Amino acid sequence: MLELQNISKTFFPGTVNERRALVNLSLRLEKGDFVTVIGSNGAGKSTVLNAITGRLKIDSGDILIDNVSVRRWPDYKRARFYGRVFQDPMAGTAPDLTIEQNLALALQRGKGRGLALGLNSKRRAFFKEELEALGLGLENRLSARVGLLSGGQRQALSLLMAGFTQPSILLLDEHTAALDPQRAAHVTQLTERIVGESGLTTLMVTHNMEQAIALGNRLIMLHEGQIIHQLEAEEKKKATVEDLLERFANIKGAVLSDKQMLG
Ligand SMILES: Nc1ncnc2c1ncn2[C@@H]1O[C@H](COP(=O)(O)OP(=O)(O)OP(=O)(O)O)[C@@H](O)[C@H]1O
Repeated sequence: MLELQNISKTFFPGTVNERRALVNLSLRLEKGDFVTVIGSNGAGKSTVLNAITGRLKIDSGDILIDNVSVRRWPDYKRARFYGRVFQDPMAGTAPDLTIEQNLALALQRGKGRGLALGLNSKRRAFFKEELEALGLGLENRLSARVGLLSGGQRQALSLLMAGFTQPSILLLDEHTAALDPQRAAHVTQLTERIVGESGLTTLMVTHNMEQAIALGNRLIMLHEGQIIHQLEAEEKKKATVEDLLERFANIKGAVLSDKQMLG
């Protein structure tokens, strides 16, 4: 469960560069909710994710994970509650470590143990099984350096790692945006499967409206740091890319990227 209670964040307050990135934003995700987040450039999407992880301190409001307020917790203390997959395939994995070392690290995450403790035959068998399910042949490359993998393979691995520890909340930060259409489609499918199988509570930022409609059970649209439109289960099922584009067209000052315009 994740709850954002009236969170606000202003950059450079009181200066000519003042920018209100989040304005009294409230959102509650029940266990198993999968919420897709869309919004124009500068709407506050990344700021929301950074506020949840503690990378950014909010000015006011509160953030609860599993009913515990984490607002005053430093980012390292929050790390065991969430998994995050970034847009940049290079960001979520360690390129100089092997596939199995990366997986072992993910498994140890938040437990304060060393890498050496992470590998034994039982674990290797588990890793192989998990990798096999990705359908990319990575189960035969356990000792390959992750830096040698393609962007799509790394994103699939990041996703697997993020879901490994059954985090209270999974944060997906435009995680398919840097991939070519075919790989993006594969990682989108994997997302659906991994989230679905584990029933992970998920918040996914995307610029792709088709993906925002296809995945998840709820959708929110952000603009100028506020939620300006929400679609719940049944409404979301009926929504179309055209509906969303029309909403954007009616927002004064909303700037959509080419990717968003193309769906
Ligand atoms: N570290 C920062 N310092 C100053 N201003 C910032 C900072 N981070 C974000 N902002 C501003 O806060 C607002 C929200 O930014 P944010 O990155 O959350 O938007 P976004 O919805 O993720 O946009 P995009 O789709 O372009 O990535 C923007 O006006 C942005 O310029």
